[in-house]
Amino acid sequence: MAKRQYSRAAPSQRSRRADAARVVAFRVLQAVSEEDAYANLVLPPAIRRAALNKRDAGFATELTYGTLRGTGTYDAILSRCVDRELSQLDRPVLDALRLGSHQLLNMRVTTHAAVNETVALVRDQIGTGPSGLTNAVLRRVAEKSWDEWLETITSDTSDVEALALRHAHPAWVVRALRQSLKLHGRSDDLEALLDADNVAPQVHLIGLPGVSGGEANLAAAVEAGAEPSQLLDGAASFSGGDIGLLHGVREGSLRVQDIGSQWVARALAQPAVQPGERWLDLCAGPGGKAALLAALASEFDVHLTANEPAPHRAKLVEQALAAVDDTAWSVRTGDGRTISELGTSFDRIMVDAPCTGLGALRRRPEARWRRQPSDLAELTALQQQLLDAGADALAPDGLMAYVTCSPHMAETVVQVQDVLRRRSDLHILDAHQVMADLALPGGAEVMTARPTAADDVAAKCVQLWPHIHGTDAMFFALLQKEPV
Ligand SMILES: C[S@@+](CC[C@H](N)C(=O)[O-])C[C@H]1O[C@@H](n2cnc3c(N)ncnc32)[C@H](O)[C@@H]1O
Repeated sequence: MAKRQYSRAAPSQRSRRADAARVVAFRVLQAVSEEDAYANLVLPPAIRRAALNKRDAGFATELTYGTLRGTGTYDAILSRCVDRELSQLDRPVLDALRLGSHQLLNMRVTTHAAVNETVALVRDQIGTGPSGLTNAVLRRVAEKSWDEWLETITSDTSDVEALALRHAHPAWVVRALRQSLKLHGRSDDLEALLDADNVAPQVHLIGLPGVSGGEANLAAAVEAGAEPSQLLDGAASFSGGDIGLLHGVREGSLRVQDIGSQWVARALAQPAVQPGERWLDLCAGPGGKAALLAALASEFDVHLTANEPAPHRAKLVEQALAAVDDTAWSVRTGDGRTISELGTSFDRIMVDAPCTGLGALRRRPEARWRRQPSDLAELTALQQQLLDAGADALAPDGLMAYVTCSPHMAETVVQVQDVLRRRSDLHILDAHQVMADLALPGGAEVMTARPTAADDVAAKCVQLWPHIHGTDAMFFALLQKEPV
């Protein structure tokens, strides 16, 4: 709808300045809703520009991420407190109401402060016009506690919709997660997974193997408080503050990378590597897995081609690989579906395909509301084409990893079942075994002590979960080409 013009507040009404942390959160919400921005990219510079101290930065972060995560549930509550459709409200006003609701219902902010500060924010950032409405609506929101509101809004919904509202996920995502958990023998885990999606992930580190400073910088990070991983060698979790201050992060020998991501990249590079092999990362941008693969390629004396179609992301791949000896890798900027143009066959191929990202909801608080089930048709078609292009480029006996940062069945097990049906030249290996073989004892145990999957193909695929492994919900299947 057309934007309404509000008069800026009269001087007497503007005497109370909006609180700086709330202004930062509000502006980030605006960027997300009006410019499709990613909160995790725009929030840190917004905090720096506003020169917030550590406490206010933490407050702004919780305000922003909590409000974005809870959007669907806050809207269900607000729709009972506003006398018109929420879609008829101006976006900035709706964003401010969500921000106020989050403070009222899920933060340790008094009712008085939550209402008054939000009204001051609206006056300061939008104008006096909607401040009365903001005040009236937030007072209605404040009439019930979070639990009471959940009772109210779930009283006449289905079980799935009730879970969706309680855990702030869209219902279609809850259904997809439930289906995938069931397939992997974890039907009882749904609420634990939904809860885990609402907690900020720990930062995971990797010291690039064989790269000058990689191991030493990881050891120094551990000295500085990072926790060595119980799952995987060369990895640690860090919750001690500014990552950029750790030695090695700037030059790239120490990198931030989810342990799930590290694990699947190492698993492709694990079984019996021969010097002189050719490796391919078909969908490499921005280069997280490619950096590890390139480091391993350099150690094993093999060559990695990192392919990425988006030129700006191909640049990011080059930057990510810069710490590794550049005779071990090269970057191709092109569509993965045309990889056969190179006329080369590859011994190991990583197909880390574009996907819905439903496995990384912890990282991108707004993503769950932005994604639509209709996105699946285009993504699954592309995943299928990339798998076929990878299979065509695979050398006899070669290994192909199919990875997604999504546990959605249509993007994972179904893709693997379909490619195995389409192609008689591929068979599937037991990915759990491969991941267990390279893991630390803790990792080997979680790989071997898995529940029984509902299907033969699913049983051989690894599905990682935030609530179990502390990683993104990454999917990994390992396919091998028949010998000639
Ligand atoms: C899930 S991300 C890969 C993440 C990456 N492997 C990492 O670890 O940092 C998928 C990538 O595939 C790229 N992509 C999109 N369409 C593609 C295509 N037709 N061929 C190859 N890659 C494609 C996207 O630009 C994106 O960079």
